[in-house]
Amino acid sequence: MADSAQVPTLVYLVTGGCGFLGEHIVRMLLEREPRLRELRVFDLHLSSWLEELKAGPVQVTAIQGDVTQAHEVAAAMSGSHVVIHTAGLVDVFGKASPKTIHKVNVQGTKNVIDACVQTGTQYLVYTSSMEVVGPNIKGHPFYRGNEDTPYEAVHSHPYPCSKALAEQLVLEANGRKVNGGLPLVTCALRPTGIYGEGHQVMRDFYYQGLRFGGRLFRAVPASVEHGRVYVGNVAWMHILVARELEQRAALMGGQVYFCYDKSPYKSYEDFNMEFLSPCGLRLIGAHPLLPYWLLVLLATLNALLQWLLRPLVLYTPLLNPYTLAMANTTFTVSTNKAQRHFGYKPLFSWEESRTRTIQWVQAMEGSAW
Ligand SMILES: NC(=O)c1ccc[n+]([C@@H]2O[C@H](COP(=O)([O-])OP(=O)(O)OC[C@H]3O[C@@H](n4cnc5c(N)ncnc54)[C@H](O)[C@@H]3O)[C@@H](O)[C@H]2O)c1
Ligand SMILES: CC(C)CCC[C@@H](C)[C@H]1CC[C@H]2[C@@H]3[C@H](O)C=C4C[C@@H](O)CC[C@]4(C)[C@H]3CC[C@]12C
Repeated sequence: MADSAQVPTLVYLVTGGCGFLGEHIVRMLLEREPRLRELRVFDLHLSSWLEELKAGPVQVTAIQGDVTQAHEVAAAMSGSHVVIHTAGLVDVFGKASPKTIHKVNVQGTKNVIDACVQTGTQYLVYTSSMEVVGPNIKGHPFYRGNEDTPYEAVHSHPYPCSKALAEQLVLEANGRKVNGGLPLVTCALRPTGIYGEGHQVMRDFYYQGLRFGGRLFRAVPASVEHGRVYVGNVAWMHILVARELEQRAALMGGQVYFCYDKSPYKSYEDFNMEFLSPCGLRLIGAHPLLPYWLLVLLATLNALLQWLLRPLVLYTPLLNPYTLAMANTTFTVSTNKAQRHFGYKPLFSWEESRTRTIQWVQAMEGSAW
C-alpha cells in the first residue's frame, strides 16, 4: 500500500456497505481514513443516503451487486487495495432457507477471496461473528473468554455454520498468491451482539414494548450474561485492521479478533433496557415470568407454526428454540488481543455509545418520547 499521508491513493471496497454495520464502516472510513482516494460500496440493495456522501472529497462509488455472483464481485474489486467483506445474510429467525444462507455467507465469501486473487487485491478484512465459537448446541457457558479459550464449538443452525465455514476459508486464504505474485493478507473480526443506531432487533423490541403499553416481560434470568459491543467500535476495529494489515502482516495475517469495548456485561434484556428504559419502556419481573420449560414449549410451537405456515406466509417471531438458547447461555468475551496486535482502543466510551443509541431510539417513528 502507498504510504503518503498527504496524497490519498487507496481504493477500498466495502461489501454489505449499506447494512447496519456496513453503513457505520462506510461513514467512518470517509471521516477517519485520510489515505482514501476512492470508496466502493457494494451491496445487493443500495441505500439513498449514499448519494449525500458523493459530495465529499473522496470518490464514493455505489455498486449494486450480489456476492454470490463471482463476476460481479471481481468486476467491483478490480483495482482496489483493501476489501472489507461485511456482506452477509444475518438470519436466526428462519426468514431465509439454509441453502440461501450458505450461498450468501459461504459461496459469497469464497467469491470475494477468489476475486482478491484474480484482481491482485492484497488485503482482506472479514466480518465474522462470535457465533463461530458459540454458544454451542450444548448450551455451555463461555464466560469472559478470549481468542484462545478452549470451547467446544459445535453448531447446528445454518447461520453459525455458515459463518464458521466462511471464516475458515478466509483464514486459510492468508498467504495465497494474488495476481502479481504478492501474498494475500487476511484476518477475521468476531463481533459479539452488535448494538447501536440502526439495530433492527432493538427496533423490534422497542415496537413490541410499545404494543404492550410500554412493557416488556422478562424471559431470561438476569444472571445470564450476553456479550454486546457498540457498532461504532466494531466499525473502528475494521478500519484499524484494514490500516495496519500491511505493516503488521506477519503478526496479523490469518488471525481472529473478538470485537470488544467497555459495554457492561448483562443479560440480553437488561442490556437492552439501558436504552429502552430512558425511552419510557419498563421490563416487568425481577425473574422470568414464565418457567423455562414453558418458554421452550412456546419456542417449539413457534418453530412448528413457522413450518406449517411456510407455504402461506412467512412467520418469523423473535422467539424460537435457537434464539431462546442464545439468550439463555452466557457468552461474554474479555480480551486485549486487538490492543496488543494493532493498538485498538474503543473510540466510543460506554457513556457515548449509550447516549447515541438512546438518541436513536428516541428519534424512531412512533416513539413514545
Ligand atoms: N448484527 C450483529 O449483531 C452481528 C454480530 C456479529 C457479526 N455480524 C456480521 O456482521 C455483518 C453485517 O451484519 P449486519 O448486522 O450489519 O447485517 P445487515 O443485514 O444489516 O447487513 C448486511 C448487508 O449485506 C447485504 N447483503 C446481503 N446479501 C448480499 C448479497 N448476496 N450480495 C451483496 N450484499 C448482500 C445486505 O443488503 C445488507 O446491506 C454480517 O456478516 C454478520 O454476519 C453481525
Ligand atoms: C427469549 C427471547 C424473548 C429473547 C430473544 C433474543 C434474541 C432475539 C437475541 C438474543 C441473542 C441475539 C443474537 C446475539 O446477540 C448474537 C448474534 C450474532 C450475530 O452474528 C448475528 C445476530 C445474533 C445472532 C443475535 C440475534 C438476536 C438474538 C438471538
